[in-house]
Amino acid sequence: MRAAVMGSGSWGTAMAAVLCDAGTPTVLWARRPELAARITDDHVNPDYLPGIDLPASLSAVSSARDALDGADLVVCAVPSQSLRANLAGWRDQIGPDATLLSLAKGVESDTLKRMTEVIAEVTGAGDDRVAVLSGPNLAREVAQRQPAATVIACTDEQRAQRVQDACSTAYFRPYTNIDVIGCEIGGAVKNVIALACGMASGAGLGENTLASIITRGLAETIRLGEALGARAETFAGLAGVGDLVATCSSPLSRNRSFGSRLGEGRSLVEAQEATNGQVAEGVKSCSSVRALAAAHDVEMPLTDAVHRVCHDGLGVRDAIVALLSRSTKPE
Ligand SMILES: NC(=O)C1=CN([C@@H]2O[C@H](COP(=O)(O)OP(=O)(O)OC[C@H]3O[C@@H](n4cnc5c(N)ncnc54)[C@H](O)[C@@H]3O)[C@@H](O)[C@H]2O)C=CC1
Ligand SMILES: O=C(CO)COP(=O)(O)O
Repeated sequence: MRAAVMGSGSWGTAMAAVLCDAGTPTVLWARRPELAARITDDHVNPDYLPGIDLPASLSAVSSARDALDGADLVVCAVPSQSLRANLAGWRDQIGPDATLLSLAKGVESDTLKRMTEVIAEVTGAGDDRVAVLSGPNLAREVAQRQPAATVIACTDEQRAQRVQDACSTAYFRPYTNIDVIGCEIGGAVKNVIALACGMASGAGLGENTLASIITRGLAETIRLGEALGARAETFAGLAGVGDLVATCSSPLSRNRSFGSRLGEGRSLVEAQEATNGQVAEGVKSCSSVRALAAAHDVEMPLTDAVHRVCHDGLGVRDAIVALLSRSTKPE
């Protein structure tokens, strides 16, 4: 199998390194020629993974056509809200039986579609060719070759197994699953819950509050997932609670850090400026997840609170008061 990883932010670069370490010939696509040159010539990505040595076998190009030429596995590693526009430019160069693997964790703003739905719609690929990879995978730790597991979900289990083979290494252990919806909803909603954890932590609150947010965040994630046709068991796995715990607990998480800045009292603009060009997907997905939940009559109070803090000017302290003054109910 030959892989093209389309997007050289932190996760695209880290996954390209995993594929190389797994023995899969891999080309990384970077928008900027100067970044492609640094990756190919010096085996570093100083913008997104500073201080990390990339495999010598990894090369990068700035022409999408060159990257996609002959690729059996096309890894979509650009942020969620830009995936549709990027794919429209790539679609004619993607082979008729290539597997399309989504790394993005978000829900599209205007359409409320999951990333595999966007991929299938734009490329015309059947569901059996479209997969998602999701799990507790903070890019920097994976790029440092720290042990981690993940899930590759595809309705075609054999195709998921081929992707699993292409990215299994001594430190990276992918499991397969056929629950694409559950894996994607787990990945998208945990970013929103990580924002909530960051807000609480930035406001000086402790571990009881964080554990309560994580647990109730999981409950609302499962409610939405099941309403969309996901299996509840998926949320007990790596793409559910695994990713939720990693992201909500780690200072490496961009979503948690973003929320923490808001909790400290900084404005949305100030929090955005501090990201150094990195994406905190939950800031946009809190609104699309909230709208998706409303469309399916699912209650998601934490997601609603995060949306109101990010986009309606609600203060973090007021959001906490509003959450705790909701009517009591059984767990
Ligand atoms: N970084 C991580 O630890 C993980 C990230 N993800 C997901 O991977 C996806 C990609 O994020 P990262 O690699 O982390 O990105 P990043 O935040 O490290 O960097 C952003 C990347 O997106 C590119 N970009 C921005 N706008 C673009 C556009 N319109 N078209 C093409 N490229 C554009 C930038 O050039 C840069 O390469 C996100 O959905 C994220 O949630 C998933 C698992 C782990
Ligand atoms: O998805 C991630 C870890 O699995 C990365 O989370 P952040 O985007 O919040 O850094």
